[in-house]
Amino acid sequence: MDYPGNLFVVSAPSGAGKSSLVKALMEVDSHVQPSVSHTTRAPRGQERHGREYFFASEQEFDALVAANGFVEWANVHGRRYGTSRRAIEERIAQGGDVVLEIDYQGALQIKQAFAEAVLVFILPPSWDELRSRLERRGEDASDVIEMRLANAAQEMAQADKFDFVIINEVFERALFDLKTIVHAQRLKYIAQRRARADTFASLNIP
Ligand SMILES: Nc1nc2c(ncn2[C@@H]2O[C@H](COP(=O)(O)OP(=O)(O)O)[C@@H](O)[C@H]2O)c(=O)[nH]1
Ligand SMILES: Nc1ncnc2c1ncn2[C@@H]1O[C@H](COP(=O)(O)OP(=O)(O)O)[C@@H](O)[C@H]1O
Repeated sequence: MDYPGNLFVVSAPSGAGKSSLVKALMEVDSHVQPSVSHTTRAPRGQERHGREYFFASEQEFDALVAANGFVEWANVHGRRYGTSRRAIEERIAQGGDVVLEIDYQGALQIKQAFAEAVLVFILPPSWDELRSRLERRGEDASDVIEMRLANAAQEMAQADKFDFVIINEVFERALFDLKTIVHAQRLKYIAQRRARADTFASLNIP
């Protein structure tokens, strides 16, 4: 289906900086809204139910899967995460833009459901920097950090399936790249609509 709004998907290994980049994008671009996912993982210190995530029990998550409530869901780092179908379809049907911060498995499912979705993968500048960002963030226990680093290699191997790759070394530079991708997609969409309108006009349909 052809929606008037744009759908952007941002994926990255844990600690590469996707949440920081998406948050900064939304501060300067009020037309893009996030989708709040459901997860079975426990909340971190400052996280609030309904803001970063809807925190769900295994049973609540099962019920949403059974009700076809997710447009995609996946197991990530031993927990389940899913994107609500209704929330994103309503917004892009109304012409709004939505950004999803989800893992590569979810991103590839989204591309199947929404062929026009723009997939962006964020890479850290190095392994050492990825580790030190996870440690500096100070939100995860050391065994959780080790598991996330162990999963990072497999996740990064998926980057070539994405439309764009951004290396998040200097934050402002990476943010500029992300803003440019969003802007270019909007221009592309406008150009496509105009081309379609011109085609219809040239057919001289009364
Ligand atoms: N497939 C899928 N992945 C998600 C969703 N929400 C979050 N994730 C991914 O789950 C992973 C873990 O997220 P989180 O626990 O918040 O840790 P963080 O990436 O270190 O901030 C990340 O790769 C997220 O992008 C979702 O709705 N669907
Ligand atoms: N370009 C950058 N340079 C240095 N630190 C960064 C950069 N981008 C993000 N960070 C920091 O790295 C940590 C992980 O970033 P975060 O956005 O939480 O990553 P993710 O959402 O991908 O797990 C945070 O403490 C964040 O402030």
